[in-house]
Amino acid sequence: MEPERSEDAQPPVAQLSATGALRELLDHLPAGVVIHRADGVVATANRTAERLLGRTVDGVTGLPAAVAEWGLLGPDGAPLAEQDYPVWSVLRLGTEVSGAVIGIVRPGEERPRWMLCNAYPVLGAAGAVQEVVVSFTDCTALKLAEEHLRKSEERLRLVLLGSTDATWDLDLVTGIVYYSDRWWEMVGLPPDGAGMANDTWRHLMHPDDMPVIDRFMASLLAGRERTYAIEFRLRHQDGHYVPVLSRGFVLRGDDGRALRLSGTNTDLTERKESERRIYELAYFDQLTGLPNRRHLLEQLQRIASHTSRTQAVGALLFIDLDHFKGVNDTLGHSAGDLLLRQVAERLRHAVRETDHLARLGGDEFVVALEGLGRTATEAAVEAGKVARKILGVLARPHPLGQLGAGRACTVTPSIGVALFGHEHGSVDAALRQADIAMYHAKTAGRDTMRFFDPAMQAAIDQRSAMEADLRESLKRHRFPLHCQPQFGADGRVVGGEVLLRWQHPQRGLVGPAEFIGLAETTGLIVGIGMQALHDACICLERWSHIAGLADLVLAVNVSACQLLQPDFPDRVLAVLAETGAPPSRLSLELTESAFARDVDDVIAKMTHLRSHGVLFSLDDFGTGYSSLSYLKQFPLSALKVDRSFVSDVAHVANAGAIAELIVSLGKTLGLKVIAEGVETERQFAFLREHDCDAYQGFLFSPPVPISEFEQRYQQA
Ligand SMILES: Nc1nc2c(ncn2[C@@H]2O[C@H](COP(=O)(O)OP(=O)(O)OP(=O)(O)O)[C@@H](O)[C@H]2O)c(=O)[nH]1
Repeated sequence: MEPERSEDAQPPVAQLSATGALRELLDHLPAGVVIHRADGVVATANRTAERLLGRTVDGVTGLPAAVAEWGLLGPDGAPLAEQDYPVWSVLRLGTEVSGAVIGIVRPGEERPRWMLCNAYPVLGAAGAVQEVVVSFTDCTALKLAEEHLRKSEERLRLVLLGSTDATWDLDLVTGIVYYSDRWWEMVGLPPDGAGMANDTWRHLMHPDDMPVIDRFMASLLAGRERTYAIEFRLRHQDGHYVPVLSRGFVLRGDDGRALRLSGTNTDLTERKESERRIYELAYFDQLTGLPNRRHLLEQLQRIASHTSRTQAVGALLFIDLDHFKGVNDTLGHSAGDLLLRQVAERLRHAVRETDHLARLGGDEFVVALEGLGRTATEAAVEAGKVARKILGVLARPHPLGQLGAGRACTVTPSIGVALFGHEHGSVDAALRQADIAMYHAKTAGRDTMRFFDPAMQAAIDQRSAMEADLRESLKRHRFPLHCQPQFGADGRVVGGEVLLRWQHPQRGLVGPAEFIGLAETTGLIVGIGMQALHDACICLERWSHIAGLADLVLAVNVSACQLLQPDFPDRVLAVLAETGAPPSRLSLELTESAFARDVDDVIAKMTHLRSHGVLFSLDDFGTGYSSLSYLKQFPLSALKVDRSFVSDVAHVANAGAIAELIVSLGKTLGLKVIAEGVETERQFAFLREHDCDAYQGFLFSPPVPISEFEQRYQQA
C-alpha cells in the first residue's frame, strides 16, 4: 500500500534547495540529505539520498517520517522505534541529533546498510521548528569492521580467560609495561599488581637468569626477528621460583627498530615436574634411588671422553652380593628389597660424592672411581682400599626389623676391579673386565675382591701380605735401630741419626725405602715410629752414663702422620719419662711435609716439647715447599742440607750456590746446619769451607747397628 503523501507548500530550506545552483550543490554532496517539514513529511531529498535509500527523490518526497517502509534499524540491528527516528527526535526535542548509527534495509535487499546520521532543526522567526534537515553517510564498512573487531576481541578475551598463560606488553619507547591479571597471579601478587613498579619483572627475575635475559634482549632488539621464546624463573611471593616459558613477538618500525614486545608467559612448573619425574624414572633405580644402568652407561661415556684427555687412571668396582637369592627365599622378597636399600645406603656412604655409584639391577652394583692415580699401581692401591672399605661396611649385619623376623641379616659382596684410562683400555672394557673379576672373586670363595689384571692382583696381594707382615713385626718388635754417625768439622763425633731396618722373618734385613711408604699409607708408621723413639730413648739413657756418648745428640725421624696425632707430645714426654732419657739429647727430625697441614697445631706441639728440652731438626731442607717466611716460626735447632744438593756441590754450578745459601740461611736463623749424604772429600771440603756445622755420610761411616755405634764411639 502506498503511504499517504502530503501536498502542503514547501518550507523555506526545501524551497531554497529547489533553486538551480543550490540544487546542484545538494545533489553533488557525498552525504544523503532529506528535508522534512515540521509535520515530518519529506519535503525533498538529494541524489545521494536517492542512492543511499534505494529510492527516487520523487518516491520519497511527500512521504511521512514515521512509516515502517523506511525499514530503519537501531545500532543493535533491531527495528528502530518511531520516536527514535532522528527526525522525530529533533521535532520532539527541538535539538540536533548527531552521530546516530542507523540501519536501513533498502527495498528489495535483505541486509541493512548502515548510515551515520545527523539531523538538525530549522527554526522559524518565532523559534518553532519549521523543518528538519537529515544528512547521512554510508558507514556500513566501518560498522562491519567494528563488529568484526568486537567479535575478535571477545574471542581473544574468552581464549585468555580459559588459558593459564599470562599476557604482557612492553612499550619499548615509553618503557611502560602492561601486565595481565594472570601475570600477577602467576607470581602470587594481587591481580592488578597495585603498587608494583613498572619493571617488576626485572625485580622478580632469578639473579642467575638476569644476565642471560639481558644478553638475549639486547640481541633480540638489535636483530630482525619478529618472534622469540625463552625460559627463565620469576620469584613467587612465597619465595619459590616459577619456571616460565616466555613467547611473543617484536613489533618493529619501518626502519626495523623494535618498538614493542608482547607475549605470554607459560608456567612450566608442572611440565618441569613431569620432566624431572620422567628423568628420574629413566635414569634412577626406583628401589634404591641410585643411578641405574642407563645412567651409569652415560656417565661412563662422559668419563671415557674425560679420561682420554688426562693421564689419570681410574677403576671400576663390580659388586655382586653373595647368595642374595637365599635372602629372598628365606625371608621373602620384601626383606630382600629392604636389604638392597640398606646395601645401597652403605655403599653411598662408603664412596665419595664425586665417585659414581649405580645399581645395575638385581643384587649388582657398580662404583666408578675417576682419577685414582697417575700410574696403574697407584690407582690399584686406591681402588683396593675402596674395595676393602666396601667389604668392611657391608660385613656389618643389616637390621631388617620385622621383615627379618627380629634377626639381623648378614650379606657379603664379591667385588671385581678393573682399571681404565691412559694405557689401560676403555671404560667399556673395564666394565666387562670388572664383571669377570667379580666372578673370580666368587670362585675364590666370595666375600673378597679380585683384580682383573693378574699382575695387578699379584701386586695387591703382595702389598696386603706385606702390610700383614708389618703389623706382625710391629707386635714382635722387629725394627732394630741402626745409626749413622754425624761429625763436626774437626772430625769428632757429635751425634747420629737413627735409621730403621726391618728384620723380616724370611727376607732378612729390609731397608726403609721398601717399607716406610706402606707403613705411612696404612698408618702403621705411628706405631713403628713410636717404637723407634722408645728404643732410641733407652739408648740415650744408657749413653748418658758412658763417656764419649753422653754428649751425643740422637736424631729420630718423625713422620707427618705421627705429628698429626693429637697426643703426640704427651706420648713423647711419656717415653722420655719412662726411659729417663735426657730430652736435650733427643732431636726429632721432621720433613717439610709435616708443615703442610695445620701449621699452628704443629708449632704448638713443637713448642710444648721444646719447652721440655727436646730438639727439632728439619730434614731434606730445600726439596719441599717451606716458605722461608714461616721457617723462623718453628722452634727448630738444626737444618739438614738435603743430600741432592750435597752430591752436586762439586760439579753442578747452581747446586754449590744453593748449598751455600742454605748454610748461610741456617746460620742467619741461628740454627745448626748439618750436611747429609757427604760421600767425597771434595764435597766435605766445599761444605767445610762454607762453615757447615756437622757432616753425615758414607765418607765417614754408613749406618751401623746401634750396638756397633756404641762400641765405636764410647771412650774406654
Ligand atoms: N628382593 C629383590 N630381589 C631381587 C631384585 N632383583 C633381583 N633380585 C633377586 O636377586 C637374586 C640375584 O641372585 P644372583 O646374584 O644371581 O645369585 P646369588 O643368590 O646372589 O648368588 P651369588 O651371586 O652366586 O653369590 C635373584 O634371586 C633375583 O631374583 C629386587 O629388586 N628385589
